[in-house]
Amino acid sequence: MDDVLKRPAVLEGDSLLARLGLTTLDRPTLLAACLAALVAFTLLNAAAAYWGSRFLGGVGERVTAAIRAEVFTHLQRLSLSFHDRQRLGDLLTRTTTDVDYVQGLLVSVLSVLVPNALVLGFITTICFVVDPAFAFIALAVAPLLFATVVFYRRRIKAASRAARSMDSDIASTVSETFSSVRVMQSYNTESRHEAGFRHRNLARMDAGLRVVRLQSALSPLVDVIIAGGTVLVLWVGAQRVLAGTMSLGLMLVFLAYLKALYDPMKALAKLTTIISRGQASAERLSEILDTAPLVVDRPSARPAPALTGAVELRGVGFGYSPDSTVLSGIDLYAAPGEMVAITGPTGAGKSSIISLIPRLYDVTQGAVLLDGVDVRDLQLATVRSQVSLVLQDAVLFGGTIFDNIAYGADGATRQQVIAAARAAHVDEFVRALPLGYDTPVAERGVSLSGGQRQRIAIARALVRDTPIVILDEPTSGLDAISEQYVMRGLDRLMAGRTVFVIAHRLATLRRADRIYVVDHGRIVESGRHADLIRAGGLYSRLDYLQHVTPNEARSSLRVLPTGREASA
Ligand SMILES: Nc1ncnc2c1ncn2[C@@H]1O[C@H](COP(=O)(O)OP(=O)(O)OP(=O)(O)O)[C@@H](O)[C@H]1O
Repeated sequence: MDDVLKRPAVLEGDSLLARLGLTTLDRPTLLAACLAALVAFTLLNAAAAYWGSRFLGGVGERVTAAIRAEVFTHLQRLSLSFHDRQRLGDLLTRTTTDVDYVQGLLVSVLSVLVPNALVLGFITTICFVVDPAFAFIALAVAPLLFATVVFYRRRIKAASRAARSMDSDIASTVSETFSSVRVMQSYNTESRHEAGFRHRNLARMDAGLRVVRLQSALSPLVDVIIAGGTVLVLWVGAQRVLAGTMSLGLMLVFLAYLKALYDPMKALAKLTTIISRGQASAERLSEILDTAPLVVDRPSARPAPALTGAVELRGVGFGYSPDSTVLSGIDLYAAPGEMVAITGPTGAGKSSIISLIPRLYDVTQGAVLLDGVDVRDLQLATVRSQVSLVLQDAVLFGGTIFDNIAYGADGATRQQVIAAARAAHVDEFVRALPLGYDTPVAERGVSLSGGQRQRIAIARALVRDTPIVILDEPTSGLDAISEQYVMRGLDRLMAGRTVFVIAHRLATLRRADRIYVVDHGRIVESGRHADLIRAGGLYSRLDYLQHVTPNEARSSLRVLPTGREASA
């Protein structure tokens, strides 16, 4: 300004141009050089901005994909005891939107915070070099700005966390409602679900509004504080120009620097919302990543050999939480190839017992032994690959019928899958479908009947060809004809394997090599059907319930030692 525009030119000895050795240039050349430099810097800046944004955006996407994969993988590894306490919607929001917010945080840290912090440092240095006193005045607002940002950051983070947890609540409500849409519609309870949803939705809106209020207050507040700084600089600058202690050019340049100084400050202060929200989400993700799986391989665990199928529970105690006892003193044995039935009143602990065999949970006392070796001394994956589970309600996944049968057996050939399907009586109904085994199954298998789903589940277990098979009331929800088919499939599945079956049906119990009767988390009787009937204990009373009318059954419930409804 001073060197080009001021008349007469004042090319002072210590001016920037003098230091650069440019004092010999005439004014038009100097002007042209300055403008050329301006254009060159703008182009350089544009190129840097383009590559910077491409690079940082790419880094953001890659890091986010890595975080999402890490969270998903970790969630899969977490033990059932963790998942028992979780709501699906919460896990959904954490793996999707929370990861997105962390991406927002990362990208803004890289693309806004880092460059602006650098610019800020650079301009501050220049200001101090040009005029230290003036620089101090310009930075006078910085502490106030800092205090404001700190004040709001804490509040926005807390509010964002609350909003995120309500997002989880909403997602859980949606997933629970629509996974039970049949029950809801048939019980005509839509309005109840709607009211619950509306309540949560409003709570989420309130939490969101709180974030908006804080965010809305912060931005203008930052502008006002910064305007205060500008006023201060103008005031002092004008006084100094009038007093002749500062050139007008220097003051104008200082005002330009001031903009360059305040713009990054503004950008950083306004980043508070994105950073606070991202931090809240990052904390939610680290809660998952910091949770260690409870059921893990011991360092000394060795791969399980091919098991013969001898299973023993020796003095087993178990609870789902440290302060609960669900099973105690369980002693149970199955020789290779034996069929062992577990029966007893509802809530007695039958499902808990069988879940200990593939080590879905760890015992709290005693041990589960496979072929005489503590299951905790064997590598988890090698144990689970030798145990197949067929549950009461078959779970199917999105994919074709073929995929669903081959689900647990990596590398199963088409012939193996079809052979298993034949044995499990899946082939009969699959052949009638236009696409056969390539028929897509809707999510959770809703397009198939209960019996068909169960037969697919049996075929899935057959393909795995494991020495140990666990059946949790596999025919309980089926009609007589479906049950016949499923039973025939089960016969194939059980042949030559060690089978644990939770059963209440006489037909199954009669066939068992041994029946364990569980009550209140203890084994109260064991033996063959005929022996147990003869013994006249709980089993005989449970069995009796299967032959009486509902009224008689109801009155007999009162004489059950458990005092609870018998699952029969
Ligand atoms: N995941 C879990 N977390 C906490 N407690 C559980 C869990 N699963 C079962 N329980 C509790 O453990 C006890 C035994 O349950 P379990 O499911 O083993 O009984 P069950 O005999 O299989 O019952 P049912 O015949 O009704 O299926 C019950 O009191 C039950 O409330």
